Formats: sequence, structure tokens, C-alpha cells
Amino acid sequence: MRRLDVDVAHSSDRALLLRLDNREREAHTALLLVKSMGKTFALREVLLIAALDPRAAIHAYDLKGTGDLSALGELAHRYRSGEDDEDIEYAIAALRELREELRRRAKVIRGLPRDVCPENKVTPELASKKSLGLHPIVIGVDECQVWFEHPVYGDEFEAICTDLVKRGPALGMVLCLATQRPDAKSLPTGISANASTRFCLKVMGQTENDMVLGTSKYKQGIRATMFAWADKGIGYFVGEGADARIVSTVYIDAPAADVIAQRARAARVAAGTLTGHALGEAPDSSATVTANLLEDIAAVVGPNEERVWSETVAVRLAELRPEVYGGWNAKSVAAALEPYGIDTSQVWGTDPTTGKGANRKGIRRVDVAERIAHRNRRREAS
Ligand SMILES: Nc1ncnc2c1ncn2[C@@H]1O[C@H](COP(=O)(O)OP(=O)(O)OP(=O)(O)O)[C@@H](O)[C@H]1O
Repeated sequence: MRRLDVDVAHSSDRALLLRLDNREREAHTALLLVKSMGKTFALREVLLIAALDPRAAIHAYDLKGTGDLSALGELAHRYRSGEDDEDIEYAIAALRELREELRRRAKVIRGLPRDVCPENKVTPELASKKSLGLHPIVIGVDECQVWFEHPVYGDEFEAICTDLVKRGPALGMVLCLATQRPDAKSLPTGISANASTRFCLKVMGQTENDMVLGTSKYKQGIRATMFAWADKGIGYFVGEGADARIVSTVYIDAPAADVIAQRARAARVAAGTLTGHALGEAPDSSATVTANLLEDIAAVVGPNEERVWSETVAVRLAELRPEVYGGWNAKSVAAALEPYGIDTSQVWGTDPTTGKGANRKGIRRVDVAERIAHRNRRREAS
């Protein structure tokens, strides 16, 4: 992307505003783009910039299904175009992998000595150490509302994306979401509120403006309503802790995108980092697609059990679906429920081996039931 004001920070296809190696705070962030004015071009540009770093694993989703991101498919770790059932199942399986990856990375970071990792986050040096597996992961989703409004998986997409937006940046994982309908249904507030980088092309009114750029931005004079219809690719860019700037994307049409993608692919071949989709591999959906954590918990916690220890839930889940929950413990349950806004707290229970009562971390059945009801209401509404 190109700044329009004097100190333009652009030109080579790498030295652009969004850098992926944490040298700038703008690096690991979510991005929101809006409305038939160059949104897909902008998202494609961001992904191409990321792709030119051969360490970066690219996940590209074009939910419109027109193949706008097909250039990225040549090098992407995960890629899908379309919104049919099999496309959605591919995506949910890939996102579950990312949820696991978030956990793995958090553990790796926690385990590193202070002098190697003083800030408890991925640095360019750490991202380059192949053995740690902390390379940048950049996920781009065009027309993301399709995921969040999905009648079956909408809730889970929301939970995982919220987790990615909140914890991803420190762990080297960037989620870039693009939508032309920035309302709370298309873009859940847990996600929009936590997005730290925003890009808003022309919009029609104050509500959409503030949905993308942040509360009160219109009142403060940051108004993407002022752009003309001819201002393709021009929008307000708001980075974390920085003043809003008017920037323009670089015009990269589909043939130009192919040329850049071929270069990015060649760099990956040379570096030995071509993986996943680019090698003809898909995420393993066999074990995970049928699993739905909330419903599985509801199935293993009886209606008369008001509160249950997390460790008990973990054991029962593993019995239900060993291929999905095998090896889970109380902490796994807490981490998996956190993105749904369900906390584990001290609950009274009885140890089945000793028969003694004690307070341990656990869940309240009502919290899980309420979350399922919330999702069902959404399914009915869609
Ligand atoms: N930086 C740019 N400079 C000049 N023209 C641009 C730029 N970016 C996009 N355009 C033009 O705007 C058109 C629409 O762009 P794009 O397909 O990205 O829109 P969109 O917002 O995704 O719309 P839709 O949702 O309808 O696909 C492109 O075909 C291109 O001609």
C-alpha cells in the first residue's frame, strides 16, 4: 500500500506499509476493508506482500468464489475459493489447525529463556529459526461475513477468529478480514473491537465508517464517506496507536498478481518452504469436521450436573471422540472454551477415585447451554 502524503513509504513490493516481521507494530494485525471500491485488490495485495517473504505460510480464502485470489493458490499453504459445503468444511478444518497452532506457539514462547524472548512474543529472529516453527502465518479472507453467518459453523469461525485477532499478533499470526458489509452480524464485535489495523475504502455513512475505523472516528473527522466513486483503492488507514492516514493500494491486476505469485513461489521452492495446498495437500478434516466442542460437552455433561470439573470433562470428551480429544486435560478444556467467552472457575465436585469432595477448576453447564442457544438463535435467523 502506498501513502499519499509526502513521506511515502513504498515502492519495492516488500517495503510497504504492512510488514510481517514485527519490526513495525503494524505488522501482526487484523485488517478490515470495505465495499466495492478495491477491497479484493487490497486484500490480494496484502497477501502478495506477505507471500514475498518465503517464510510466510499463506492461507487464502475467496468466499465469493470467483477466483480473485487464485494467484495465491500457487504458493498457499491453505487455499479455497467458494462457499459450498466442502469449502466451508475445508476452512473450518484449517482453522481448527490454526487454533492448535496458536496453542503450540504460546507454549513454545512460554518455554523460551528470557534473554532469547524478552517480550514474550515472536521477533524477526525467532521467526527465522526453523526449529521453533514461529514463521509468519498470514490468513486472508475475502467476504468474511460468509463464515460468521454460517448456520452451522458460524459460532466456531467467530470463536477461532476472535482468538486469532487477540492472540495471533504476538504469536506471528496475522488475520486479514475483508467484507463489504461491516455490521455486527457480518463482523462480530469481538473481532472488530480487537482489530488493530483497519483500512476503510469509500463507505456511505457514519455507521459503516465507525464500524471499520473505530468508534467516534466519524465525529473526529476521519470520514471515508468523503471519497469519490472514482477513488478506487483509496481509503483511510488506521494502525494501532497511529493517526489515521489516507493511503492508496497499488494497482495490481490479475496478470500482475500471477507474476508476483510466481516469484513468491520460486522463492519458496528455493527456501524449501512450499507446503500444504501448493503441494496438493489439504487439511485433515476426517477427525475434526464432525466434532463440535459445545455440543460434545453438552452430550457428556448430564442435565442434572450443574457444575463439573474440567478434568472430568476432558476425560469424558476423550472417551467420546478419542481421535479429537485424546490427550486433553483441564487446561485444554479451559483454552478451548475461552474463545467462546466461557470461563472455567472453581467448582465443587467429588473425586471418583477417593470419593472426597474438593474445589477445582470446572465448567457450569448453563454457560455451555446458553452459548449453544445463542448459536441456534443465529442459525434460525439466517
Ligand atoms: N489501487 C487501485 N487503483 C486503481 N484502480 C483500482 C485499484 N484497486 C482496485 N481498482 C479497480 O477497482 C475495481 C474493483 O476492485 P475490487 O474487485 O477489488 O473491488 P471490491 O471492493 O472487492 O468489489 P466487489 O466486492 O464488488 O468485488 C478493480 O477491477 C480495479 O479496476
